[in-house]
Amino acid sequence: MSQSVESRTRIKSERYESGVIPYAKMGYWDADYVIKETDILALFRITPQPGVDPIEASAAIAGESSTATWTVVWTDLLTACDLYRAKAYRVDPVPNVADQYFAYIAYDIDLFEEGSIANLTASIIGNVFGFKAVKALRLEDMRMPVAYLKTFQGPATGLIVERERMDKFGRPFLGATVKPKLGLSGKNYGRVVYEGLKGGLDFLKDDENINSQPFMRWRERFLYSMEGVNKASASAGEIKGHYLNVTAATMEDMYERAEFSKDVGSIICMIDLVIGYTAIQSMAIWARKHDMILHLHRAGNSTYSRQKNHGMNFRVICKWMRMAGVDHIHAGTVVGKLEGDPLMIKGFYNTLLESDTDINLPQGLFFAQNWASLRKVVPVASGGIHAGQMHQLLDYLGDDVVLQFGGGTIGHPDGIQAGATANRVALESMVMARNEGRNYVAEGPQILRDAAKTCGPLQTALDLWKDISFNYTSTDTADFVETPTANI
Ligand SMILES: O=C(COP(=O)(O)O)[C@H](O)[C@H](O)COP(=O)(O)O
Ligand SMILES: [Mg+2]
Repeated sequence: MSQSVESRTRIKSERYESGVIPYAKMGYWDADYVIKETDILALFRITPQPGVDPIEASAAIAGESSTATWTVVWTDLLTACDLYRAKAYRVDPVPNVADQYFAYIAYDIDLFEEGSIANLTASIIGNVFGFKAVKALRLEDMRMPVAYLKTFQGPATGLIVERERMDKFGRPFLGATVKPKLGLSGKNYGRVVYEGLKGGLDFLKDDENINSQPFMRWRERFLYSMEGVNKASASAGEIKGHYLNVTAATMEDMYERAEFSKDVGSIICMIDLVIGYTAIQSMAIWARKHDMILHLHRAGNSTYSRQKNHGMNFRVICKWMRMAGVDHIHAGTVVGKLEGDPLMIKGFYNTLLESDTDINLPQGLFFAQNWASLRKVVPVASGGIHAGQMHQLLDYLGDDVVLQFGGGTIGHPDGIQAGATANRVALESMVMARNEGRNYVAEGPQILRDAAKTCGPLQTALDLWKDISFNYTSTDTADFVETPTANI
């Protein structure tokens, strides 16, 4: 006997009333939520539409980035939905800005597939950034639990092993990007590589947009670059390298190029961020398997990381890239031509290099993070830097960095070798002054002038670039001047 629709019974509670009910009421807001050690945490900067309650906006973000849709679905009852719902548990107004809020959201670890950045990002930055209820949204930071980190390989080589392989310690690595970025033939390209390395650099590198264009196919570049590397290494008695960019249209092409780079004796190859998270993870696994160092150029990142109210902070990319397994990543210079506030950059560097970081709000680190023994990624400082800034670079960025001067090497009036020598001498004299206990930041310009007395190329570099700097207001700056001592 069939029942009439009216007399059927079903589980009834306020939550399962059909229709549209607020996300906060659906269980995506829980002010009393107790964070589990295994939870993945995210901090979003939310700019709600006028009239939208910030708590509801935060709950909506939690909902849409985990299990919810816009209406109640009874099929929730077939799942462990109380566990799987992400919980917004805290909302704070952003200091000194009207209508922006920091929303903290916790996600159960079982919402994510092990070892997959693609799966993590499909939730965390999947649909939510297009939500009509928020005017703008920015992912500021994440806390990855140790249990989850253990499912990622991490850097293929890591800073410590890279230093051992290179046999270079106690100073930043020195590099340069071949310029012009596009147009050189293989033969001339190889000459630039040779000259730079011969002049004293550790690395030359391909630029982000050199792949396999009509004027120089990738094999020609690889062969001539390695000729330059081998000749310069043999004459210097030092290990040197050139980052061969294996970025290509397909994974098959990238593997082919990477294999060839290894076959011709390169110790390092390179990819661009634009190849995507899955391709990056594949290349990192390849690099570990073949004992190659893997350099990542963050090409494209500023399309989503630069504006303060929308997109995602670069520190989140740093976290994902450490998990994905690259060995190098461009992370800012402070003093150069591209975006970079000193405190923000310190936060990026610490994220890449430390085993454990505490909350540090002036550096934009909203969560304490234990890195579960994932190796250290070497930050790369590149973009509009020159020898005259060496004291500032050493002060802001420390030893564990690759300093890369493209224009600041190749643009030297006496030639590429002279440009490289100027940088090597500037660096070594600054490191020596620091190690002798001198106030090298204050005395920096004098230290460089003194070194230039016995190094013509450095004198020329100082005369040419003088105190060129790029003083523009940063778009991405900290909201806090200090970390409150109260529990956060
Ligand atoms: O080609 C260069 C630098 O050339 P140059 O040294 O001549 O300025 C790099 O692509 C940028 O540094 C990338 O920027 P970022 O490192 O910020 O991602
Ligand atoms: Mg470039």
